[in-house]
Amino acid sequence: MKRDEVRQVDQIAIEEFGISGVVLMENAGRGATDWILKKTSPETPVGLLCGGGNNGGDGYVIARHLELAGRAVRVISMAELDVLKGDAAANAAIASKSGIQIEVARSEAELEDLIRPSDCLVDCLLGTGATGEPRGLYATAVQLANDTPGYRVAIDLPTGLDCDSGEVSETTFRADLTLTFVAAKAGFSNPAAAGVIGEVQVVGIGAPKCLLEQFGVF
Ligand SMILES: NC(=O)C1=CN([C@@H]2O[C@H](COP(=O)(O)OP(=O)(O)OC[C@H]3O[C@@H](n4cnc5c(N)ncnc54)[C@H](OP(=O)(O)O)[C@@H]3O)[C@@H](O)[C@H]2O)[C@@H](O)CC1
Ligand SMILES: [K+]
Repeated sequence: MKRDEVRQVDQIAIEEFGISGVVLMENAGRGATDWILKKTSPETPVGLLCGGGNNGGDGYVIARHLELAGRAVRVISMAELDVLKGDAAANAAIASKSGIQIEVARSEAELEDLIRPSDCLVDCLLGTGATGEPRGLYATAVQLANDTPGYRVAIDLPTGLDCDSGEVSETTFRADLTLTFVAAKAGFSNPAAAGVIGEVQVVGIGAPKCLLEQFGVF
């Protein structure tokens, strides 16, 4: 599925069917959590790298559900929480009020301290809203994450991978597992993507069957 199509599914589900974005994000994050729990041992602490958009918003949902399942979690955010918008802001606020550990990385040195000691890292940096190669701290976060020996999970798609073409930029998160929403992204079938997507599992977000059929998903 192409970037514009999957974004249309979200938009139509929200605007025409009246499913609120925060519900779709909850379904996305909860479904992704189930896979993370399935694929990692119960003792594994999880670090969530959260960007400033809705891909980051998924991370705050995942952090909450992992904590409920008994996991040690911490969020490493690329953005101050007060600049987040919409559904991402709502879920970051819930996580913050819940006492989930959230650390904002403001420099490369801070990122290095925060990312190094991680057994499992989840890439919620950039999703279908990414434009071009990861920039600034996002690029540093990807590089540091790729240098850690832990298990790496990408949410929706690995940061740095072009959703439509499957072109891999120089700085691309190398996932062991990609949990992608609604349907596999078009770019995943490019052989170049094989080295960064790892195992792919599709996670539903609760968009209605008749809507998915319009996009050839069902
Ligand atoms: N309800 C829904 O819609 C649902 C959405 N869902 C989730 O939302 C995701 C899409 O979210 P999204 O549209 O907010 O975009 P997203 O990928 O988070 O990035 C935007 C941010 O990144 C930044 N930025 C961009 N490029 C950059 C770069 N190269 N390097 C660095 N920064 C860059 C840009 O900042 P700017 O540059 O504009 O200041 C902006 O802050 C989707 O993949 C899925 O995971 C699910 O929960 C299901 C329900
Ligand atoms: K991602």
